[in-house]
Amino acid sequence: MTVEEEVEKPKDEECSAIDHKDKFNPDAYLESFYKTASEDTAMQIVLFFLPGILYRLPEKVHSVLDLGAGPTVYLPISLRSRAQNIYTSDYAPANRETLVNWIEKKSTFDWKNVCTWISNIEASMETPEVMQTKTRNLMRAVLDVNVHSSPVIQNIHWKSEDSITVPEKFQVVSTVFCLEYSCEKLEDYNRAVKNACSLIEDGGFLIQGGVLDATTYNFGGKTFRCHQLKQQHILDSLKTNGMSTNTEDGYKFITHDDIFLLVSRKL
Ligand SMILES: C[S@@+](CC[C@H](N)C(=O)[O-])C[C@H]1O[C@@H](n2cnc3c(N)ncnc32)[C@H](O)[C@@H]1O
Repeated sequence: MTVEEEVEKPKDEECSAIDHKDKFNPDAYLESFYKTASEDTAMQIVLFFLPGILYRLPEKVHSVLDLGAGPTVYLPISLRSRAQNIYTSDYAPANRETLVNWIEKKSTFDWKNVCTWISNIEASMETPEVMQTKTRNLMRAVLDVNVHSSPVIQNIHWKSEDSITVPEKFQVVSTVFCLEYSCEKLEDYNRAVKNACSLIEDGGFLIQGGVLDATTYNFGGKTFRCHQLKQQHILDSLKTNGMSTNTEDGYKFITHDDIFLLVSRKL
């Protein structure tokens, strides 16, 4: 072993779920998980299974909210051919700023690799440039949200035009790696699901993705604690909130390597 190898790596800073607000570094997150879609397994699984979940939505969806999008735009991009109006959101001011920068074409992160991965899975011929332009044209607002508050929407951070009004409910709410990461206890997870479901119109849809059984995740020198999610927690919380959990009612659950994606309908 060389002297360099003996030097211990500095320990990650331990952060609680609530620290997402001020300690989340959007650049470090994107570099760690989205630089190339093939680098991160969780991301690869989500992008691979996403089209199989999204095709269960109506061909045209009038409004979509990506809840807790972080600094990411892969969900709006994946929904560009169905959605007519897209709203995105996050709890951390730095993430909301990163989302606005992408909408305004000032992004420092290049989404090309992720777009190429999405278009390969969709078997579409659109270039990353066209995919992003189409999506940008559908973006209506970036919202300040907290899934532990009621109402969830705290503020409008950015909107495409002054005349835009933000709906109280959406036909589709998507939320990936957010609800179980926003808290550390089951009761708090249940509250987050309740609040997320309150944003869905009757007959509308929840697209939920996440990770089972994790207690932390880390990037950029920080480890964030999270709720250790079990499949039963997901089912119980959907049922409690009047969401479908049967195939006949439009429920589909896909899981691989503890990563899951689901679509559920508000009954
Ligand atoms: C692991 S990131 C997921 C980002 C993105 N959805 C993705 O798929 O990569 C977790 C996100 O949850 C957000 N979050 C944490 N607490 C939240 C809360 N109370 N309300 C809404 N979002 C929250 C964080 O700011 C962060 O952007």
